[in-house]
Amino acid sequence: MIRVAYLGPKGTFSEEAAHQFFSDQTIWVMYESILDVLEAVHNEEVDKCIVPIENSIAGNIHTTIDGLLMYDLHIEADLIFTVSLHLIGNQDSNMNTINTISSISPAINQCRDFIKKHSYKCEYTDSTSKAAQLVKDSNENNIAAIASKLVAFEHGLKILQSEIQDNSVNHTRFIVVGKGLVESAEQMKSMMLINPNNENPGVLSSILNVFSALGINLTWIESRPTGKRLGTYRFLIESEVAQNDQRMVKAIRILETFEHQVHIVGSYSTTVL
Ligand SMILES: O=C(O)C(=O)C[C@]1(C(=O)O)C=C[C@@H](O)C=C1
Repeated sequence: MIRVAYLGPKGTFSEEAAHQFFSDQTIWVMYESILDVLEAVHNEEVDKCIVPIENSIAGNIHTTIDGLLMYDLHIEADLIFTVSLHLIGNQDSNMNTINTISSISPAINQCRDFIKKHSYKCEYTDSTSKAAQLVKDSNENNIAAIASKLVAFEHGLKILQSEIQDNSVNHTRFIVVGKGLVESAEQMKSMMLINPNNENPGVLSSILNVFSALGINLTWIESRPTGKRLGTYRFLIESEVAQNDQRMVKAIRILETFEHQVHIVGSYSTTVL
């Protein structure tokens, strides 16, 4: 049986995604922060983990991206999960008693319009379910969590307002992460980490030109600071072409000829849950 880590406590969206993606024959291990989840794979406490990487409203989840790079881990799959966020309070609360909301930062960022409209004060937690637990433990009627319907039900909390995200269409992309690079025949995409060899004008455009010249469609790009000097970056680039595709092999060879460092962070295909 494989051991899979995800963000806890019980009732997170990560848990829902994990349970839908993996079979019942899995040993589940929960950790209290996204970074702890990734570290568990690095430390071999588990075989794989599942973590959110981007959301259609709030954008990229930098904790995940930085953890992925910090621990030199690899993406084995990605999955698209529909997220519905609700305002959840204690039984004696209502829309007039709430002045403070609590949740993990990506969930708060998905509900900016709603929060602004009500001038709520925000308190940050490490997960949506942790926020629901805090609301329950507080026993107060002025604080509500932004979390799932499932967690409201599990904690006996009340849904004060449903579907509070800024857009009714709301998707979070999760990645399945393991320690080593997995190669399989079904791979359709790949993620690369590129460290440019210089900071000359146009360096990113010259890297991107290699992909366009070879007809490789890119699906996602993120720049992260090198941490050494302001204004210096490394690029995470995802393409619609697998790592072992001849076009990709050629692209990497060309980039390395120009002394850019290319590291494959994963080769995988997408599942829509
Ligand atoms: O806190 C949770 O429930 C999570 O699984 C984390 C997370 C995230 O960080 O994006 C996952 C999906 C949703 O976008 C909101 C929260």
